Amino acid sequence: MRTEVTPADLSKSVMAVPPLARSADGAFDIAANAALVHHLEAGGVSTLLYGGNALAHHWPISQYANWLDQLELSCGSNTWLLPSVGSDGGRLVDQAAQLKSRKYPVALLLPMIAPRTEEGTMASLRRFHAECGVQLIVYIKTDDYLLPQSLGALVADGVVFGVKYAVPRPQGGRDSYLDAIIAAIGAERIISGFGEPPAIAHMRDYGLAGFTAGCVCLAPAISMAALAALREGRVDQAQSLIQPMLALEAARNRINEIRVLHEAVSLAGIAQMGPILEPSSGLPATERAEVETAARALLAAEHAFRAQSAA
Ligand SMILES: N[C@@H](CC=O)C(=O)O
Repeated sequence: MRTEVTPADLSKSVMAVPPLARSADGAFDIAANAALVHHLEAGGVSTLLYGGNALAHHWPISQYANWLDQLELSCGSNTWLLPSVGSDGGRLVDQAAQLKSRKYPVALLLPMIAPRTEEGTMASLRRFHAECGVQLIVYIKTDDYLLPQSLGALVADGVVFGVKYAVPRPQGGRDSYLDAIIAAIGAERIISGFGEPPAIAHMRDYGLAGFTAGCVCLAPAISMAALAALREGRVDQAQSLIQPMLALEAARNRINEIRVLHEAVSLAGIAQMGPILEPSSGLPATERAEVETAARALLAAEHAFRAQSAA
């Protein structure tokens, strides 16, 4: 696992957001998590974020550090592994104590929804960083979540590393909140935060550094090629590359993006993810059939893409 990173690393790989595999009894499944990590690394992905798709909000604090340590053992030495922290202030305090003796350079701050103030949030993030030395990527999913000038101050002080930006907007208009954050911290510290399709406009129109995604877990080589195309301004090629993802993305958008991804990785045969963490729950059989078709088609497209790239 990499222990030193710079903002330039945000654009070097898609930031994959994998589900977490557990065995039938709920224990961390070492082999299945490793199989998914190896599938991602074989497709060229070198940044892994255990966040929303792993339901990191619900990881027991008693298991938190142990599960991260096991994931670290599955990763190659060149892989940047990011844990998530929060989303409430109490978890931040407990996780700082657990991360203090470990070597993660950066963690994702899950969106805070519990009662808070701007001033109190800044104090809490500063305290977290002072306690464990880990920088934060702030996950912004709602408008005006933190003031751009607050983010600017936290970046200047080394507390915040960057932003994962995922505020949904109608197509066509300009996003003034995103523009203000770019003015405060620079586009090179911001990644698009909700999958491959929205990343196209975020990278083309705002110059964001890269993106996080879930479908990359099935099709890492395709997703990495889309990132490379976007970085080089080949937007039409990126659009065309992600076509095989759209059926699975549609199922994710219609049913639930986290639950569908969790089952899709199993149903495609990449690795058995086992029971999803409560209080989430698995898909009914009726929905599983649609997800299986889309997942298998996407994995087949990934294999065809890798074969074609190697030829
Ligand atoms: N939610 C997005 C990106 C992850 O953060 C996805 O799963 O595609």
